[in-house]
Amino acid sequence: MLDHCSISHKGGIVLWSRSFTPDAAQLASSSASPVNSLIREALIEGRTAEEKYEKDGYAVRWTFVNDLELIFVVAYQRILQLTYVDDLLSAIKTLFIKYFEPFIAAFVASLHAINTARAAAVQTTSWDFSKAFEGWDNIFDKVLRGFEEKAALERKSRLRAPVRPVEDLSTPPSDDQGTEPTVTADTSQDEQQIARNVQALKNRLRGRGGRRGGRGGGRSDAGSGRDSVPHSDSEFTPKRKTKTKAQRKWGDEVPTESDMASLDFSIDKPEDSEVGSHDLQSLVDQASLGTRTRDGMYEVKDWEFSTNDKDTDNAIANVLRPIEHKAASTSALGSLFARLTGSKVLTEADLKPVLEGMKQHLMKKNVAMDIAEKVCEGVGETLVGKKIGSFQTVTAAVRVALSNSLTRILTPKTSTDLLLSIKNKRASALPSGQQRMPYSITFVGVNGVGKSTNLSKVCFWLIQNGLRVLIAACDTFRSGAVEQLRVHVRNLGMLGVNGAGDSKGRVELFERGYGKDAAGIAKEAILYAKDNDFDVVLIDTAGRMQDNEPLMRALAKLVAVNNPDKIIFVGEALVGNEAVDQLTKFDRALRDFSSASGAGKGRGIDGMLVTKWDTVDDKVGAALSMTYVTGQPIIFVGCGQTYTDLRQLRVANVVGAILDN
Ligand SMILES: Nc1nc2c(ncn2[C@@H]2O[C@H](COP(=O)(O)OP(=O)(O)OP(=O)(O)O)[C@@H](O)[C@H]2O)c(=O)[nH]1
Repeated sequence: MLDHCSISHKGGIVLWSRSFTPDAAQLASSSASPVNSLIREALIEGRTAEEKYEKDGYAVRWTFVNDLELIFVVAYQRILQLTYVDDLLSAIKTLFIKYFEPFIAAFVASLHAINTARAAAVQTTSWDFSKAFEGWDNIFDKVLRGFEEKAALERKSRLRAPVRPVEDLSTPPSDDQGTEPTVTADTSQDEQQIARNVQALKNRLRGRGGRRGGRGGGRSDAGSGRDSVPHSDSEFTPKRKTKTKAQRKWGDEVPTESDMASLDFSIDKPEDSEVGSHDLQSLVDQASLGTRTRDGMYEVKDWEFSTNDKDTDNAIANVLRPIEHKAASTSALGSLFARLTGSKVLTEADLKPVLEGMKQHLMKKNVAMDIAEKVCEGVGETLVGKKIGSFQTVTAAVRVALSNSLTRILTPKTSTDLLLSIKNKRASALPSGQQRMPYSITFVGVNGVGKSTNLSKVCFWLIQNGLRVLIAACDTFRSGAVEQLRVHVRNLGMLGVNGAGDSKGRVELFERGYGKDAAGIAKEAILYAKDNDFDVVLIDTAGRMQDNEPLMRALAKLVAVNNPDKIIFVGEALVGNEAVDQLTKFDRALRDFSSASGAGKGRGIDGMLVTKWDTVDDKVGAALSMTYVTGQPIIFVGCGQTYTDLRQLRVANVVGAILDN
């Protein structure tokens, strides 16, 4: 039996919780609660690498939904050894997101948008969780009951089952034989299916290679969808569309029989067990495939901003017009005079309300508050004292200045052409007999932002450009991290270059297991790559919080020892103010600690890869915040969960999206 279950925002706000025993209820509200201890010790202080924790006779398990910044936690008495807890967590996570995603997304967005100091007030005053999650108690009960009943049945049948001799354990029990296919038959069928999938994919890749040249291309049915359900870290699985999902209303509509039947986890459903089946074709989104240039290079697509009203000038005017109108009406005589005299000099008073509206607009687009303020201040400074023509409005003048300012901030100051940098390094002359050094790229960032996934997308792109890539598994901390990369390397090896042949010799994993020194593994990997003529080494590092000094020092050591050619910070597009904090602290810690380690001048972040871009629509302000604080370019954005879901940013497209209403 469970003692406690809760769903919280990662900032600590509890959205829903339930205690099942009076003791647990009392404990949950006290500071000695295992849940509170968990959050304090395991999550904030980062003491455990796994998603489980034990304290005071309680076991606590949890799982995250990073996109929505949620954490699902269950606590139970350790002695009970509940076998269904992981499945239960996974089920309630899936269902909670399914039914309440729009509400949670709005809630999280508002937390980001609101001044931190006021967030606490919002928590208690503006959000009525009990109303928002009406019906959830019912669903939860049903799911929990289902798991408990299933576990009880399994227990009973285990007790009834005759004990088989040890030598029989490798074969299924006799009552299974004859009706169920044997393990061997299953495996060979899987292999045949995978082989068919690979072949079909190669054919499609090949066909597409011949037709390439244009950017557009209709989305094929197979690749058209994305899924909102959180994905397991170890499977790179197909996606379906999320955007049009409407929030389920439980207030006036109770769950139907079929709703409840679908929540009954005590019955095994064949379709559930098939969800994780591996379909290689779905690892590459046909509509997202890059284009081949005439000299055979494979380019990732540009991210394109689509809106019904593509005229961004009009769009920003729509945002600002009401504010300007209000300002103008207070000094109607003055502006009339200005019109009559044919010109007007802009004053701070003219600009103030327009700039305030602009700041709010930028924050709505997920630009961090400080950055929005600074950008607006800068725009104001360029305009105060400037004359505007008789027919130009303050809004129009601000619009032009803002657009120029955003373009200036977003325009890369250093090259973003990775392929050229790799080529240059690999082409440099060496004394005969010496092996060339590979080009090395280190991916850093906080936990769960998508480092491994997007590293694999970059790997796919490099392989498609004919390069040999070694992936160094330097996350020696999170359990499953190495296996996750193994799956990616296996997939990438099967996908082939431009549909012709497989990529086996083109990608390899360099792994040394867990608990070892990441800096040393990276070093060994680079030497291995050098000896075996790999062009590029992609170094995956463990996620870490920006304030965790020991872990930041370890990362700086990896940088100092290996001096990678590029250090790419991987950050989520979803985070507003948080992105700035993460990036500033990673950059500073790397500079400070890598120079302190005696290996010469400190190295900072060289560029950013912004992930989960597909989840923010036009709220692309994180790109602005990140370039503003580092002055470094966004090298790629990750926009989904297939290997082709990588895009490059055109400055004009980002400016357009930010200005769009
Ligand atoms: N929608 C979307 N999801 C993504 C994207 N990139 C990664 N993800 C998902 O984000 C989750 C975390 O990705 P990982 O690659 O495991 O993240 P990580 O940073 O390596 O995680 P740690 O090793 O725990 O630090 C997975 O479910 C990915 O499928 C993206 O561009 N869009």
